[in-house]
Amino acid sequence: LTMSWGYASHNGPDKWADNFPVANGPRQSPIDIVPAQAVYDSSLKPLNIKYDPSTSMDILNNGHSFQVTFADDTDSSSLRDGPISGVYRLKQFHFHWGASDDKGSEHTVAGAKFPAELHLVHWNTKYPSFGEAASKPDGLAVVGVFLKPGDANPNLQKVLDCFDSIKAKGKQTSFTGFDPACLLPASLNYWTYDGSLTTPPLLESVTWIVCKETISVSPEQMARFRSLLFTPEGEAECCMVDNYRPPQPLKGRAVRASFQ
Ligand SMILES: NS(=O)(=O)c1ccc(NC(=S)OCCc2ccsc2)cc1
Ligand SMILES: [Zn+2]
Repeated sequence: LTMSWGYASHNGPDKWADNFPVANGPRQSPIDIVPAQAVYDSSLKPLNIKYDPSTSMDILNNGHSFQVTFADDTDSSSLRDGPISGVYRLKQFHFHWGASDDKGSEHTVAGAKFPAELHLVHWNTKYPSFGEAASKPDGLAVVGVFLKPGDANPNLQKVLDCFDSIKAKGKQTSFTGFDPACLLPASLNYWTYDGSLTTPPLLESVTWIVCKETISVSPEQMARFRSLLFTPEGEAECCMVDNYRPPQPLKGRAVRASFQ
């Protein structure tokens, strides 16, 4: 059996290049965003995000994170404008987080780490499917939002409340009527750059859109994230924590800001 990738020392980010050589490619993600070096681009449009709660379908522990999956057979939940052209459909959102509040985000801001990071994954409808889009340089757009320790986030709580049904790898339960727009910060000012998936297959097809403003998460809510398991039922339990890839070399890429 081929060894499956993960976040442990034997199969984690430092080993991914063995099976996925693009790990050392020219446009890998995440990166450290240095605000002072980001270039304000007045031609960048505001993000145009329209999500339809009726497209949310289910929530799954996939052994790397948990994800909420959306029906993407119509444009009813999609992303337009910002740095992209055309219509990108929402496929899923998921998170990355740490074992403690001093780490967990994938992108960092002038070296600062956040306890967690939300990713809303969209694919370009000029291609027939996510799978097709995932191999194209303009195929995907991921909106990233940092979670900052503070007050409990009531919108996040709706997601955390179903964790008892998806504790182990492979567990899934229906999750309908959820509007992920409620997880976005008030301001949609963003940084943007050309990057990749941050997990294998690490495809270099992502236009990254990272929000400057954070959303809040309480210590109790972070504890709920850390109660999930990497492992399936019946195996020795391994807490799902530190499921983040560290920042990768910028290799000359420009990071643009939608704000001054
Ligand atoms: N962390 S991330 O947002 O960069 C991110 C997003 C999606 C994925 N992968 C997904 S949704 O894979 C679905 C299966 C697939 C099909 C073609 S390539 C992968 C991996 C990482
Ligand atoms: Zn992610």
